[in-house]
Order: sequence, then structure tokens, then C-alpha cells
Amino acid sequence: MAAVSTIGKARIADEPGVSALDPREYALFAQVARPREVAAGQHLFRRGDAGDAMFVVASGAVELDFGDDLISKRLGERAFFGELGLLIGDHARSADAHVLEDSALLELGRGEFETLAERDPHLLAQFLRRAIMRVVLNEQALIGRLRRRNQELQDTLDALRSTSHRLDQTEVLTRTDELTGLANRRGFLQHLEQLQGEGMLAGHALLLLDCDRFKAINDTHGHLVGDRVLQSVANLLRAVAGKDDIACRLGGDEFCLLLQGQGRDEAKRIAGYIADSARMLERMHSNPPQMATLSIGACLVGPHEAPSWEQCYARVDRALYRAKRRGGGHVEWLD
Ligand SMILES: Nc1nc2c(ncn2[C@@H]2O[C@H](COP(=O)(O)OP(=O)(O)OP(=O)(O)O)[C@@H](O)[C@H]2O)c(=O)[nH]1
Repeated sequence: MAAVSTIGKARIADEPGVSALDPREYALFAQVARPREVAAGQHLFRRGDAGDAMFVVASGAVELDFGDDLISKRLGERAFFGELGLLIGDHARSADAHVLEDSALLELGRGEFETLAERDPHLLAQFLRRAIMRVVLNEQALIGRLRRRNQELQDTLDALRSTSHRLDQTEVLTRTDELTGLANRRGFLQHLEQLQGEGMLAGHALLLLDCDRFKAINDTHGHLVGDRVLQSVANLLRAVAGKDDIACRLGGDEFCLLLQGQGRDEAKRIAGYIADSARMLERMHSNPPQMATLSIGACLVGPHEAPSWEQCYARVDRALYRAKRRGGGHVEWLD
């Protein structure tokens, strides 16, 4: 009977002829070995025990348990095991040998092995080749398993990386305005909170920008033209924003720009440049319009203030309202 291995719940047959003696070898071993009766449940040896004898199953069954998640082997008639103990001498057993049913074994120590060599060196050489072949096959199987395990780990890592990348992208999308690619209100508030948390908000200039008569553009030329105008406003803000500034579309035709503290004059210059550029572009492209004039409310966050977004927004909104009342297309400051 061929020896049988188990991997988890699956069972596979060992390479035939590698794990069991052929009838001629068995007959030779039976002549010189010590017969040994063992009872079900008995342990012949345990992993790590030093051993210098090998065994052949004459009848019954023995299980080799290699521990952890390695395969267990069920050995039947003529299967041999423990040969490395005999061949290497004082070898630490690599498995628990557990008797599964009442069995008859053949046990061979160094003395019996020398007798075998004298009786039939040719047959013994054949057995040794078989034993070496088994070690090689076991090693190849182990390498194969390690490779598969490695591949599984690699696949798991790849899946984790791509999930994490997708989550990052989703996170970015939740902070981005779809139409313009600028930060949306949520992204802007996160940025603001971070600056507040670091005590870095003071000295920034906040601009609130609103397209003038935008509804009329939509009504006259359609929403697609309106969308294009909103994208042009976004492009203008992107062009003037430095790497530490943040431009955002708050919603509808309302935008804001938070400029890192470069002083009031520089912030005024930038705000004026935005209003002038929008006016110029609006004049250049009127049918269909590609830009709207912009009303801008602006304020500087004072050094001793720790204002909430609502306070800041209320202030620039009042400034924006003034700009609108004066006909739009220019900047109003309210510090
Ligand atoms: N095309 C387009 N229109 C939008 C979008 N979101 C909001 N709107 C429109 O923007 C318009 C804003 O109108 P209002 O708030 O009255 O602004 P306005 O016409 O510019 O008026 P003033 O600011 O007083 O000059 C509304 O008609 C909205 O329907 C969008 O994503 N695309």
C-alpha cells in the first residue's frame, strides 16, 4: 500500500515507490530487523528526540506529524520512516511518530544495517537511492509550498496596496470638486482646521469670490457654457495660487482663496489681479462667454484672532456683499 499524505483536509498519495520498500527489499529487511509490536495511540518518538533507528511498517498504520501547518503523513504497509536517524546517527527527529492502529513494525539499528550491507549490498544501495530520492522530493515539495506561500503573500500585498490606493483616491475625491478639480467645501474646511490646529491661520488672507450675473449666463447660453465659465474661474485661481495657498469652489458660482500670510499689500495685489484678469477675459470672450466678472470680498486673519470659519466667512461675505452692491467686478476689504 502506498503511503498517503494529508495537506489540511486534502489527501494526496506520495510518489509511489519512494516511501515504501519494494517486495525484495522488504524481504531482506525482514530477515535482519528486530520485529516490534506497537499499540494504537503509542508514540514511537517525538519531534526533536534524538534517534538512531529506522522503522518499516509490516502491518497497521503510523502517522508522521511534522507540526505547524505542515503535512502529516499516514504510513501503511512496507512504508519506511526514521531512516535519517539511522543514516546520519543521533539525528533529531523532524516529526512525531504516532501509531494509528495496532501495528507490527520492523526496527533497524546500526548493527542490523551493517548486516544488510553484508547480505545484499546491491539491494541496500537501491534502498539508499530511494531514501535519498525521498529527501530530495520532500525538499522540492517544501520549496514548492514556500514558493506558493510567497506568491500568495505577494498577491495579498498587491491586493492590499491597490485597495489602499483606491481608498486614497476615494478620500481625495471626497475632498475635490468634480467640475473644476479644485478643493470642495469639505477639502477647504479640512485645510482650514489643520491650519487652525497648528496655530498658523493668523496672517492669511481670505478671499471670497462670486461670479457676477452668472444666472444670466446659464439662462442665455445654457448650463454647459455656465460650467465652462466656472472652470475658467477655477483655472484663474489655480494660476495665482502658490503652493501653500488653497483655492476652493464652495458651491454654485462661489469660490474662495486662502493666501498664505504675505502681508496685506501682496494679498491686495493678488486679489486685484484676479478681479482685473476676470474682467479682461470676460470682455475678450463674450459670445459665448468664457468668463464672468468676479466680485471679491477679502479680509486678513488678525494675529491675535482665533476665528472660526463661520466668523471669517461672515466677514468676507459682508465684504462681498458690498462689492456686489457697487456693481461687481472688484474687491472689497473688511479687516
Ligand atoms: N452651469 C452651472 N450653473 C450652476 C452650477 N451650480 C449652480 N449654478 C447656477 O448658478 C446660479 C447662481 O445664481 P445666483 O446665485 O443668483 O448668482 P448670480 O446670477 O451670479 O447673481 P449675482 O451674484 O447677484 O450677480 C444659479 O442659477 C444656479 O443654478 C453648476 O455647477 N453649473
